[in-house]
Amino acid sequence: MNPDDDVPNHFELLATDGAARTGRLTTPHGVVRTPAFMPVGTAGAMKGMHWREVRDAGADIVLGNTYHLMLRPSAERIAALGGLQRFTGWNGPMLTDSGGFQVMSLSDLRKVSENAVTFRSHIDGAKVELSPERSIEVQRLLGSDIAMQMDECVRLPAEHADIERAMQLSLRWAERSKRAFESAPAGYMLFGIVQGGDVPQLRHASARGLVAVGFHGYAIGGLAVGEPQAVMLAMIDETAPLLPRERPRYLMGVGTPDDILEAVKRGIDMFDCVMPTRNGRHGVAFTRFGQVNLRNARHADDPRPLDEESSWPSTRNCARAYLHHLVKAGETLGAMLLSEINVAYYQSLMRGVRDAIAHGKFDEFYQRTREDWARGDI
Ligand SMILES: NCc1cc(CSc2ccccc2)c2nc(N)[nH]c(=O)c2c1
Repeated sequence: MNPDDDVPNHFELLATDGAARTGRLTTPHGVVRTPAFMPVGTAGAMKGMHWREVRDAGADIVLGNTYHLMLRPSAERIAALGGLQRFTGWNGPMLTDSGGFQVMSLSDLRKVSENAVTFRSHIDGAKVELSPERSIEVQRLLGSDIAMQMDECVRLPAEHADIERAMQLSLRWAERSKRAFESAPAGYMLFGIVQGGDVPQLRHASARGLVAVGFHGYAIGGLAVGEPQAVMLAMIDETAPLLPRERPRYLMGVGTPDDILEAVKRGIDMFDCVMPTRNGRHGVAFTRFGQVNLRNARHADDPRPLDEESSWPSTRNCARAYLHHLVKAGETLGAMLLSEINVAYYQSLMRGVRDAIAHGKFDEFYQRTREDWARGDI
C-alpha cells in the first residue's frame, strides 16, 4: 500500500486537455477552483486592497506568511483571536508557507542546522528558532487550510553538492513536518515541497521521496529563484509526471502571466506571486495586451481606459491620464487602483484558462492570449 493512498484526497479533477487540468480543491473554508492564482497577503493584509475587492476579483484563496505572522502579532495571539480568517476578515481558504524560505530571504544571522533554522527577527532582532515542528505548530495556530512542509530552498545558480544537501535535508524535514501535522482535524491539508534545483536527478529523487511519505498535495519549490524561464520549465517537465495525477500541484512563487500559462500547459494547478500588487504599487499594470507602465509620459493625455472590454470596472473606466497622474503624484489611490486592476487581470486569466481546459480549447486559448500579449499595448 502506497502511503500516498492513506492520505485523504480533497482534490477533484474535472477535466484535462493535454497535460493541463482543471479541478476543485475542497478546504474547511471553501472550494478553490483550479488552475488557481493565490494573491499573497503576507502579513495578514492584501497590500492596497480590501478583502471585498480580492473576493470580487475572483480569488478563492489567499496566502499568509508564517514568518511574518509568527513574529508579529504572533501565532498564539492570532489563535486566541479565532484564527487567521476571523482575525483578518477574509472568510475563505488560506494557504500559509512554512517560513523557512522567508527566513533565508528576509532575516540576518540565520543558520541552518539539521534540527531547525535559527535567525534574528527583522523586526526586533530577537533570536528565533524555526524547526519543522514549530512551523507546523504555527500554521495550525493560524488555522490555515493548507500548510506547507518546512524546506530549504537554494538560490540558483548553485553547486550540485549544495543543491543535493538542501534537497536531502528538505526530505528529512518533510517526514518531520508530516508527523507534526498528524493531529490536524480532518479537511486540513499539508503539502510536500519538491526541491532539487536545476538538476533533473535530484528533482526525481525529491519527488519520489515525497510521494513515498504521502501528502495531500505537492508543491514544486526552488524555482523562480534566479534561473532562466527555460530552466524552470524544464524542471517542471522533469517533476510533474512523477507527482500523483489525482492530487494538486502548486508551483511556488510563480509568476508572470506567461510563466503561469506555460506551467498550466505542463500540469500545474496552483500559483502565487507578489507581482500583481508589487507591480501595481510601482505603477505597472498587467493587461490583456501585456504590461503597461503608467509612469510613462505617453499616457499623460490619454483619456482611454486600460481595456474597455474588461469585466473589471477600474480597468474599463479609469483613464490612463488619471492613473498616470496618480502614479506621478505618488497618490495612494494610484497604488490601490493598480493593485486591484492587476489582481483582477490575473483572476481573469485563470478564469479563461479553467474555461478553456473544461472545453478542450486550451491550445487555442494559449495561442490567442500570447498573440494579444505580443501585440502589446497600443
Ligand atoms: N521564489 C520561489 C519560491 C517562493 C516561495 C514562497 S511561496 C509563498 C509566499 C508567501 C506565502 C505563501 C507561500 C517558496 N517557499 C518555500 N517554502 N519553498 C520554496 O522553494 C519557495 C520558492
